[in-house]
Amino acid sequence: MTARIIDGNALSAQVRGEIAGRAAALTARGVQPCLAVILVGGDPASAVYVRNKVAGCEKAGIRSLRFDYPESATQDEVMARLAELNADPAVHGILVQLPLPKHLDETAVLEAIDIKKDVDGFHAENVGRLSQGREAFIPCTPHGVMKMLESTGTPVQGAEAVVIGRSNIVGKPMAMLLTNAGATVTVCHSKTKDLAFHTRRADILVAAIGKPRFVTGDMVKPGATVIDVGINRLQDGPDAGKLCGDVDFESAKAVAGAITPVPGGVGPMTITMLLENTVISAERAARACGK
Ligand SMILES: Nc1nc2c(c(=O)[nH]1)N[C@@H](CN(C=O)c1ccc(C(=O)N[C@@H](CCC(=O)O)C(=O)O)cc1)CN2
Repeated sequence: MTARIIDGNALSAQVRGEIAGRAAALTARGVQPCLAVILVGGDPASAVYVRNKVAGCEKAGIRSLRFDYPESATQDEVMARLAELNADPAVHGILVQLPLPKHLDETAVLEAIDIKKDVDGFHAENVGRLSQGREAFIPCTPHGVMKMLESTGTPVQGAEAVVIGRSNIVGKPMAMLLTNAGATVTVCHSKTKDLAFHTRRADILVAAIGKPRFVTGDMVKPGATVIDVGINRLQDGPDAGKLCGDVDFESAKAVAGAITPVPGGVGPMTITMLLENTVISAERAARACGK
């Protein structure tokens, strides 16, 4: 068997077309969706992601505001900017690119974002609402994964789903979304004993551990849908400098029913769902002011 490749770029292009239509309709009613992006420090990968977010906004007809701070930025400076953006009715979405420099209090920064503008869905109140299955901003990467599962027709209800990784950004919200959708979910992590025992039972396997090519074909159930959230740059060997995921694509592809590549899989969907969350926030704001 060789797996169907789930093309994140193609799905993104389709969904971004729909988002652009909704943004245009809002703009015609006098409410142009607007996303504010805060980047602190000089992490090269973060700079690429922020650039792609801003470019994605522009293409979709979403206004963007970008605030770059040096590595030495203080907590007070970032908090003051967030207060200003929270109070600005023309701003519908606010995000702080992660990771932040170590001297900043990430939790305090994320909690300072108005939950109505928290398009990353990282505020504790949005996390709590998601865990209760209530309306909430859904973190972009796991939301993108759910869209990818839907696009492939992968049945989620009643499926055995295994999530490897328990981060606040991906693993935990991913497990909540799959649970809310009716899957039986197992969350595995660095302390899990006999990881392969769990992964081999998974109809849906989501890898988000940050270890290059960690999940190999012998750990995959035949016919499973494998979603690779990892983005690792290989340091040495013949592929040095190349990007790869947490899944060993070649061996897993031979066993899985469907699989996401890296690059071109989940990554593009992360930015797409951010654009969608921004438009959702603007739609809510427009409704609230009768437009
Ligand atoms: N505030 C946030 N910070 C971070 C998030 C997030 O959702 N919100 N997620 C990640 C980084 N991230 C978005 O910010 C992100 C990662 C990867 C991609 C992507 O499109 N990857 C491409 C490859 C890009 C490359 O060449 O390096 C792919 O997989 O095809 C988009 C967004 C951590 N921080």
